[in-house]
Formats: sequence, C-alpha cells, structure tokens
Amino acid sequence: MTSTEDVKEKRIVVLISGSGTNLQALIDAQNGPLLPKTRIIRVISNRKAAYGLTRATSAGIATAYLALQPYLKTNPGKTREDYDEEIARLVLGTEDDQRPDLVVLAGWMHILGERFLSVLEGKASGSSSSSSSPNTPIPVINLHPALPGAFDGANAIERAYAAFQEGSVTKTGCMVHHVIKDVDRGAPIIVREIPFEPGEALEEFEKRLHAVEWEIVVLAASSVLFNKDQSQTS
Ligand SMILES: Nc1nc2c(c(=O)[nH]1)N[C@@H](CN(C=O)c1ccc(C(=O)N[C@@H](CCC(=O)O)C(=O)O)cc1)CN2
Ligand SMILES: NCC(=O)N[C@@H]1O[C@H](COP(=O)([O-])[O-])[C@@H](O)[C@H]1O
Repeated sequence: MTSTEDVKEKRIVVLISGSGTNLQALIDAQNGPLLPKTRIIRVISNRKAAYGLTRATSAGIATAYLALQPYLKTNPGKTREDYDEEIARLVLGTEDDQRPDLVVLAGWMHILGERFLSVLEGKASGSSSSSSSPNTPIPVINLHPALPGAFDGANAIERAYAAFQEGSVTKTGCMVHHVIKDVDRGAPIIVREIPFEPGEALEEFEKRLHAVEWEIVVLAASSVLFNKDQSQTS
C-alpha cells in the first residue's frame, strides 16, 4: 500500500493576465480534499500590473512576467512564435523538480501558438534541462466564461449578456477545457450552464458566473491531476 509519504507531489503552473481570483481559488485549494499533495510552483503573467502576481507572492509562489510587445522590442528579429516558445520555457522551468504536472490558463489573455503547444505536448524540447521525462505531454487547461462553441475568444461574458438582451440566448455558462490550437475548442472537462435573470445587471450576473468559475477551476484541476470524473455538466 502506498503511504502518503510515497505519493509524489503534484505540481501546477498557472498563467494569468489579471486579478487572479481563479488563481486564488487554486491557491486556497492546495493540499485540500480536491488537490491533495498539490502545489502551485509558479505563476506567469503577461501583464506586469496583474494583481494575480501579488496574490502569488503573498502565497509564497514564484512568479515570472513576460509580455509580448516588450519581448519583441527587446529582441529584434524575434517573433510571436519565439515568444510563445519562451513562455513554454518559463512553464517548464530549468530543473526536473520545476516541471509541472498541469498547466492552468486562468484568465491568460494570449492565444498560444503551435510552438508552445508542441513543447508542452513533448514534441519539441523547450527546456534547457536534461529532463528525465522530456517527452511526457503536460496537460494544459483553460477556464473560459462561456459554453462550448458559444462565445469563443475574449469578452465572452459581455457578448453573451448582449445576446441575452437581444433575446437570442437565455443562458450562458463557463467551462474548463483542454487547450488546443483552435481557441476555446479543446475538449471540455467541466461545463456549467448559468441562466440569465431578466433585469439582472451585468455586474450582478458576473458575480454569479465568477463564483461558479472558482469552483470548476479547482474541480477541473483535480479531475486532470487525479483522473477523477468531475464532469457533471449542468
Ligand atoms: N491555443 C490556445 N491559446 C489560448 C486558448 C486556447 O483555447 N487555445 N485560450 C485562451 C483564453 N481565451 C479564452 O478563453 C482567450 C484569451 C485571449 C484571446 C485574444 O484574443 N487574445 C489576443 C490579445 C488580447 C489582449 O491582449 O487583450 C491575442 O492573443 O492576440 C482570445 C481567447 C488563451 N490562449
Ligand atoms: N477568454 C479567457 C477569459 O476570458 N478568461 C476569463 O478571465 C477571467 C479571469 O479572472 P481572474 O483573473 O479573476 O481569475 C475569468 O472570468 C476567466 O473566465
């Protein structure tokens, strides 16, 4: 029987661009019933002012910042794809004990290209370390505030709310899905439907939606890390 001491710690890297309330939900869930022996080892942001960086630092989690435009400016000749590969390197770290078991995009507002995905899928080497498991794919999941195939891309909440105002939808939702090249089209892991309420202000609706996000981002991480089926779609 494996004792708890023998169970290898699970490592998560979280990518953010903003306030980090979903990062905070993951921080608070570390070593709890859904994420036992699990640690967020690094938080990476593409926005220097992201409050999520403050949350990470307050929680004693290492942080890194790298934004596309400053990267291109300080590296003449480099491309967006080079940036994506640099982000992959930041995700992998330089040593084996820095290699994550899961990457969570929690409000990460940059579309990641093939070069990033290839490194994380183990099809290309992005780490400078002689990792003992360079080709093991690392799952990448994304939190998106819409239902599968409904409002892909940025500003999904506002677009869904406007569609409700026009009478073209009665509900929206949020989901966590696997990340593939096609934005927001990866296989859903957890989906939650959230009906609109007539007369409800956008700000009030957003509060309801975010509260559901904080729940599913932890459930999805648990599902992927521990192969548990948390996929109650509702
Ligand atoms: N290859 C993938 N990359 C990303 C995915 C994905 O599913 N596949 N999900 C997004 C997250 N996201 C929606 O969930 C999303 C974020 C940002 C954008 C977008 O248009 N970004 C612009 C820049 C916008 C800005 O800087 O404000 C861009 O990248 O040029 C669309 C969807 C994360 N990445
Ligand atoms: N297309 C991606 C997208 O819109 N992601 C959204 O960014 C917010 C991040 O909040 P947070 O910074 O407070 O965690 C969340 O609402 C998440 O669904």
